[in-house]
Amino acid sequence: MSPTVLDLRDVVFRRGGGEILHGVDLTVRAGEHWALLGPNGAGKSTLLGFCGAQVHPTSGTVEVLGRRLGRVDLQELRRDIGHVNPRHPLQSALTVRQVVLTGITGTVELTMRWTPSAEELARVDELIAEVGLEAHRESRWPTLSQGQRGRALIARALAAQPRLLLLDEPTTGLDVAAREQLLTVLDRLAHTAPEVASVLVTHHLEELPTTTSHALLLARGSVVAAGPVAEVLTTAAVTATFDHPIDVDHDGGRWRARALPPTRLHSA
Ligand SMILES: Nc1ncnc2c1ncn2[C@@H]1O[C@H](COP(=O)(O)OP(=O)(O)OP(=O)(O)O)[C@@H](O)[C@H]1O
Repeated sequence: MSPTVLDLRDVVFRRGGGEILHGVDLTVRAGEHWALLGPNGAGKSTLLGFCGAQVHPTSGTVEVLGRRLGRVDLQELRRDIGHVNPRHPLQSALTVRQVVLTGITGTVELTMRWTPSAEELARVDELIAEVGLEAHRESRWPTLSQGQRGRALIARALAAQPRLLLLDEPTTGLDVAAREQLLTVLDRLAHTAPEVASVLVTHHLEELPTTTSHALLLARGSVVAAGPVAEVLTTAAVTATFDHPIDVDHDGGRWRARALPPTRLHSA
């Protein structure tokens, strides 16, 4: 069996007088590609924060890459985790190549007095080609489209050769063509970096890469279903998660959700 990359047991998280997660279990192994799905406010981003060693649980245990939160230096752990955040807070007009290089230093801006090795530069250029941005290697961040930025951020997240890749709604704000290009990049990754595990947060089943192997449905801080994607993404489970009748289809590796008027669900 593949090594465990993430292991959350009975994770409870309280903030601001309320309980946000009510005892969540999640085990992710190398090479698995998980989707976290659920309505607004379900707790997806909070859960992703544990996967990324950003926060400690109120109770329960979180092991990331074999190391238990609370017993290790979080900063050190984060170096092995690639994080794709479409709201990347970059302030300066770096080139695509420079942005991808910041993945190696784990910073948002360029690091002073740091020169990449020839090997690092070659790896960065290879990643840029992998995400289809070869022609834009010297293009500056403000001139890039949202879709190009998304792909650059995937290359950046991979630059430090992580074992775990976290993607927080990576297709937000993309038009249909840019979304499809980004999903193709993620699908290819499953083949070019087969040992890397990933966890992707989304509200939309249509935004799942075909290589998604597992899914966790979260509603109001509790797990509705978790496991192999075809067992989890059923009409009944998705309907319960979103508290609305939703018909789920799977065709050619892609998922589709269609909201139904309440009376039509039973005849669908
Ligand atoms: N630090 C905090 N203090 C108080 N409440 C918080 C905190 N962080 C999150 N919450 C609340 O916890 C709930 C879950 O938030 P979270 O952002 O994890 O949900 P989500 O599923 O990612 O939502 P969305 O799909 O809207 O992004 C929300 O009701 C949110 O307001």
